Amino acid sequence: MSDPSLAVPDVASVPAPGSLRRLLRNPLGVAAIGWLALVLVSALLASWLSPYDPDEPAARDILAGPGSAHLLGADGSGRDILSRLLHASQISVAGAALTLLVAAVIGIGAGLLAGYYGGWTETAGTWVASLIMALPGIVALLAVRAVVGPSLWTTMAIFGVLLSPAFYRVVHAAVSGVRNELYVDAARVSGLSDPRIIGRHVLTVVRAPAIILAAGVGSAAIALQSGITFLGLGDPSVPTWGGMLNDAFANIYTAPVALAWPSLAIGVTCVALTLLSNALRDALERTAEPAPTRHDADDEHAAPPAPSGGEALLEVRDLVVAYRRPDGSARRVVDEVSLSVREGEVHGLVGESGSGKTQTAFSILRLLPAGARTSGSIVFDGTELTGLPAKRLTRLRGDAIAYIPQEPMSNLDPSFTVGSQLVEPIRTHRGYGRAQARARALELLDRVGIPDPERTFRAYPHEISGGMAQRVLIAGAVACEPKLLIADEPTTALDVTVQAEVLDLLRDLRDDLGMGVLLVTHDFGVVADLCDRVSVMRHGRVVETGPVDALFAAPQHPYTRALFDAVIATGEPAGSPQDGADA
Ligand SMILES: Nc1ncnc2c1ncn2[C@@H]1O[C@H](COP(=O)(O)OP(=O)(O)OP(=O)(O)O)[C@@H](O)[C@H]1O
Repeated sequence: MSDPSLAVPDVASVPAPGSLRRLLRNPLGVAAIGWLALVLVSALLASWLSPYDPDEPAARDILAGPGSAHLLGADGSGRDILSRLLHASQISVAGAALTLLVAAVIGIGAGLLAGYYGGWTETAGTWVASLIMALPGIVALLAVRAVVGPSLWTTMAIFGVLLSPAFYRVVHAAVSGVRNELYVDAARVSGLSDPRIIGRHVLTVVRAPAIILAAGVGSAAIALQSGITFLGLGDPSVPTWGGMLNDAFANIYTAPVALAWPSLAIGVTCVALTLLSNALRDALERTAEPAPTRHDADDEHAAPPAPSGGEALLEVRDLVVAYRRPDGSARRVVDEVSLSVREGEVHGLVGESGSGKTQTAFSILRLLPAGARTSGSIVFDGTELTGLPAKRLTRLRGDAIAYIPQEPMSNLDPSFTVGSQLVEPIRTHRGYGRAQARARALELLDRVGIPDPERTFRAYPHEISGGMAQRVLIAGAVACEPKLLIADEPTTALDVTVQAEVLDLLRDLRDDLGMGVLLVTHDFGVVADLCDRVSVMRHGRVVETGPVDALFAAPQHPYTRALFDAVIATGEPAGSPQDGADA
């Protein structure tokens, strides 16, 4: 296996070069950035920009109106409002940043873990989030203040904890929605580790909601901080926007203008944060392209599989897959299945819908859902796969075992171009440079019969047809020159002409690469066209197995005969050939 690799996406999501341009073309976005930049610069340069000491009172300037001496006027103690406003922005920015940081780290981290892994992490995460949300926030803050004193920083950090369930809920919901998506399964099959899948595929779906929420949390933090200091619960020795509002309220009838400055600072900053989040979302959601990835020798070079243990490439023995019923009893959906695939052989797994074909294939790939219980032996190329540590299996799946799924479109990540979904796995598994991997991806697209590889390379999944998407997945699957290809009804979603072309392609690739193929299908036409041997499944059991020619010439099992009769009668396999098929 000297050539580059693999099937399914491992692409980093960073804003494409066009994102910034799009953001800067949005007038509201630009206005929001302008204001927030002004607040930030004011905060950083407050000491240099302030014309007066913000805490220095001047008896002769008490409640002075805006003018040359004091640009925005002076407060009830004769302190310069502009200087206090500039210094107060330091506290507001730093306080909001602290709240945001605490809320995002806790909420996004916990949401990702709970959403991706489910199980007890999900139960614990959701329970804790509900508990925090049930706490009356302001009471909790006042209680903390009573214990730790009037520290604004502690208050903002606690506020971050209280707001973290907002991040948790959004992230958890988004991740739960995609954790069982086929493209995430496909990424698993391609050998990517969980952190990589979370980082490259799952994070993309939480990016936009997290950004929107971040701005909301930022606004809430500024509003809360202002509220606390307005009520006089902050540290009175530090100038804050809320504290200034409080001063101005005390003199609302004599100097009403003084109320305008802190109100504007608080209001405009909160609005700017919300506008910025919307503009960012619009800009980011449009495009995502692959980022340069780190060359990680441990991750990127799949370990060679164990030496061949004989003629059979894959030996499945007495495989059982069972699920627990609500009444506690177990239901076997795969029942003591044994089959083998030799090198260079296409082995068809045929049977009616629900007979256990996909469950058998998924057992080999170890992609069964959490509730599945399995037993039996699966030996691939001399290595027992059952009980193999996840890390070794991940490497094997990414290199020596490839998978072509049933629904091509659902297995391509809609956020990335076709090219990026081919290039990154090739780089990951073969350590190629960007240009070399790109060339290899184009060569593969050409090899699988894509008419204009350059155009398809740049296209997003929704811009290509189903047949082309299936070819792209085949290109990805064989990029690694796998020893075993598991194809789950690879032509079901395609029209008849394209089906024939894809079958031809699979045959050619099998001949070129000499790989063994386990082909899951319910279509005897496909079996006749492509397979060397076939196993017929029914109710989770293999009822008959043998060379295709012999089995077609003289089917032994009544169920196989009934299946043939159904095909001959209608040209298509009919419904269940149950009647009369029982042995
Ligand atoms: N998570 C699950 N929990 C319980 N039963 C399941 C689960 N997943 C699949 N099954 C059951 O396992 C049986 C076999 O399903 P499988 O998907 O392997 O069938 P199949 O032969 O591939 O069918 P098709 O051709 O329609 O894809 C079905 O009866 C299905 O209901």
